[in-house]
Amino acid sequence: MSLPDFRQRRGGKKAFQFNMIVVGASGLGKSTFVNTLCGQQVIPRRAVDDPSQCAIEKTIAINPITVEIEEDGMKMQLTVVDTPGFGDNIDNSSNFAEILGYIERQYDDLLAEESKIKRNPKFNDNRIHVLLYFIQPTGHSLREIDIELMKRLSARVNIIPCVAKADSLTPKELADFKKRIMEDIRYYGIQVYDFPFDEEDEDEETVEENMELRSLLPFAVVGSDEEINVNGRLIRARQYPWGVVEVENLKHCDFARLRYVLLSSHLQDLKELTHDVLYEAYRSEKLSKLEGLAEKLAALHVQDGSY
Ligand SMILES: Nc1nc2c(ncn2[C@@H]2O[C@H](COP(=O)(O)OP(=O)(O)OP(=O)(O)O)[C@@H](O)[C@H]2O)c(=O)[nH]1
Repeated sequence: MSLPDFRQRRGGKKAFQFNMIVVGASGLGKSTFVNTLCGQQVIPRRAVDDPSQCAIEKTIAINPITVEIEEDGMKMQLTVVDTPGFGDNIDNSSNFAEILGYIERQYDDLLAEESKIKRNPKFNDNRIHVLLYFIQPTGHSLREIDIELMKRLSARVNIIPCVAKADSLTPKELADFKKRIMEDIRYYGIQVYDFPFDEEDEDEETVEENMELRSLLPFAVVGSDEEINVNGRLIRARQYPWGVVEVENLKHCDFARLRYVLLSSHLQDLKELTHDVLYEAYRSEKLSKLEGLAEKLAALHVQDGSY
């Protein structure tokens, strides 16, 4: 279901909300991507030009930003959580824990809200609907750190893998790199969002669209903060001495397809999977743990005769 269909069904009362997080090594263009996606400078540029700062260990600063954007003529509230600086430290375990902790905290908040006798009608559901995982355009294969992090996160969030700065690879290198990444993803059993569909229930068009999107994984992303004049038209692009890489040109990268997936075609599916599968699994894990604890406590009380 597309965004307008969905808005129509909801009566278009509340601004539609979508929450995403961008994760990946420092300098891969995450902030630039977010600015490109929102069509405005929502994340300011970080000053990293001082070489003396390079050796200083940076802690990850999780940074949620909410913007109102218009998609298909509809206003929507988009929250993007940027994770600047990830991968700068030799030991990334605290960074991993922080990202996972952030995602789980949003589940905990909703769980706490749901258990209240009187619920807050203004409660903000900040659960993350999709995580864009930025992969360094090495042209080789997935790094250990990517495998480990995606594996740990995939039980909690829909992951869409992306090749960052895709303009640094030739078309052949990019195609081979994409193939190797997907082989690694399958080999290591990493669950990514792969445009699931039920061939029996879906119409032919939906099946075809999902198969095509699946074949694009991981999405090749190019971002730019600049608009360049190309044949009299101002377009978001990156200017090089040999030519221009157009962000929205499907021959140059998959940005436009990814944008459509996130803000229109698959937004509802990502939200439903988050609620029905990922949150539900988290909720039952958490509640069974609490139940187990309560049973143990009760057994202890029986033993010492206090019951
Ligand atoms: N070639 C190329 N460069 C890019 C692209 N996107 C961003 N850059 C450049 O890469 C540098 C880092 O971009 P950022 O957006 O700050 O990267 P980041 O991942 O947010 O970095 P951290 O905040 O350190 O995590 C900037 O100089 C950008 O202009 C891209 O698609 N292709």
